[in-house]
Amino acid sequence: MELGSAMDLPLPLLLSTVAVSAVLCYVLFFIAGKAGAKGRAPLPPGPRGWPVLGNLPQLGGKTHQTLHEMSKVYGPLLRLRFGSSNVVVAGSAAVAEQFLRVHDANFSCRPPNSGGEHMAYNYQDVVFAPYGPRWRAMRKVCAVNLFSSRALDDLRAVREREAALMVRSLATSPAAVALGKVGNVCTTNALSRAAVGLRVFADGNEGASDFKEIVLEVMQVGGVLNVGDFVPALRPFDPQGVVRKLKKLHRRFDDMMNGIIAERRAGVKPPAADGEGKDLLGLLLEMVHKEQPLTGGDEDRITTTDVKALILNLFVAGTDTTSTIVEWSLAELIRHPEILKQAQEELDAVVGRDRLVSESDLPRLTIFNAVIKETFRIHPSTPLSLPRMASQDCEVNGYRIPKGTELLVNVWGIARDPALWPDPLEFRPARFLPGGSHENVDVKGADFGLIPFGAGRRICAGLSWGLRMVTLTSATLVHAFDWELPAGQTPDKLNMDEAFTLLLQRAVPLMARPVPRLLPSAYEIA
Ligand code: HEM
Repeated sequence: MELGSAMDLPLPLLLSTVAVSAVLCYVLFFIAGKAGAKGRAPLPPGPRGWPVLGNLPQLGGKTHQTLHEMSKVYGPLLRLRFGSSNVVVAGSAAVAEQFLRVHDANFSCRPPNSGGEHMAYNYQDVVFAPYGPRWRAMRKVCAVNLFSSRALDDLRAVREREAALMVRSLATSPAAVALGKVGNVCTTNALSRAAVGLRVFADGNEGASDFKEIVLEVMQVGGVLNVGDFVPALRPFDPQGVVRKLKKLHRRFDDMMNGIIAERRAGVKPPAADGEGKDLLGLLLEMVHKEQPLTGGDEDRITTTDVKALILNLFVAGTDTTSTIVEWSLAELIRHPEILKQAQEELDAVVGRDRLVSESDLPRLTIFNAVIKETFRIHPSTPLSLPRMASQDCEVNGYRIPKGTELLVNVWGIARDPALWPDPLEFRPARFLPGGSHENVDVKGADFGLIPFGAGRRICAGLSWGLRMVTLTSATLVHAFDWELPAGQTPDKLNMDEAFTLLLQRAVPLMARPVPRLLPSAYEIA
């Protein structure tokens, strides 16, 4: 989770303090490289890096774009060096498939980093856990209680209610609203309601707002590429203060969770308990209480720390990833009024104008589902997915990939490959419609040209929730309202620049005024 944006480094200072190790490392790398090359497959090609820091200073603020440009020069399997770490970048669907299907088992661990160590309970969560029985068991706990079809259906009322509350709050808005924020309130509240029985953004819920602040800060710190993770000599100095911030954040999160758990154990009901079934935290604490084994062995029971690590994952991995797509989809539709009109006509035909969209409508929204796929293609929330690591030496496409090499998959670049996507920069949902060029292509990890949720064993654990939430929230906004841009802005000139931290967000938040378009009774929510 440490992949990110601009390196905020006092380079001259760093370079002078490590000058001696620089020379040493360079010589050692050179000798090792020469010795290793004899009789073995070559390493993949890539640009020459700096001594010690390797290619880190070349990444720039929008790493996904830089890597895409580098892939055009060096090919779809690109090698870089981040400090002392070997890194390979998959820049085409075919190469991504090699790593995430053919060699997936070998690339099913994540590289160690300070986020996993200091924030995620020393890799005890799902995102960072080493590939193995514990990771599998933790994923199963999430799947059974939150992401299976049955669990998803059980929690359908929670998501629909948040979408309805969003509509109600917008229906009387006289001014333009920040659509990213609106989508974020809806998606975060739905997830937090399901996970811990709290609506993070509810009025008078001071305790819960801590959650949101922590998630935001984790995203910010996670978006800083921590040089200490790649240059061991600098680790003790924590030159960017990343470890210090992570430790502080971790303490805040842990204290907050301890408080919530203590209340639960004392029999206090969660604030949002409303007869819609137990939240995930309640179910997990029951498992801890019953001393339920995690991996089958008696000695390995699910602990309170596992529970906290899991909840942390859901918030960090599942909130902003979802709402950024909602914001991008609305921006694309506002920019393309003719597609917006088709989508609204379809919504009117399927849903009518006297009620809001429900999840049972979603499978019948052919055009709208195509809009969402096209948004995931052009604006994937995690443009470089999450990093993986080679557990063993292997060979891919005739190149040697040494054990410990970090893998980045340029999901953003792959979905812009003109060989795969005609007019790749055009927002054209029709390519996914029946009879279109990509009619049968999906986002669920089988089509390597479009993998916004990743693929293989470590594919996004919350895919089913994320996809439903994105589609429901965006469809509800498009069905319930027309959207007017603030004075002076026109759809064709809408700023679509990207900002990259850990996620691919809009550089300029989307502002638009909601104009109700349904019968008045549709906005009256019980
Ligand atoms: C639009 C929404 C989302 C997108 C685009 C997204 C994307 C991703 C990606 C690219 C990965 C890495 C996959 C890989 O390594 O191949 C990932 C992992 C993960 N995601 Fe998501 N995600 C989304 C929503 C969610 C939600 C809603 C949750 C949970 C509530 C979630 C939980 C996770 C977890 C736990 C992992 C780690 C899986 C593992 O390492 O085994 N995500 N996600």
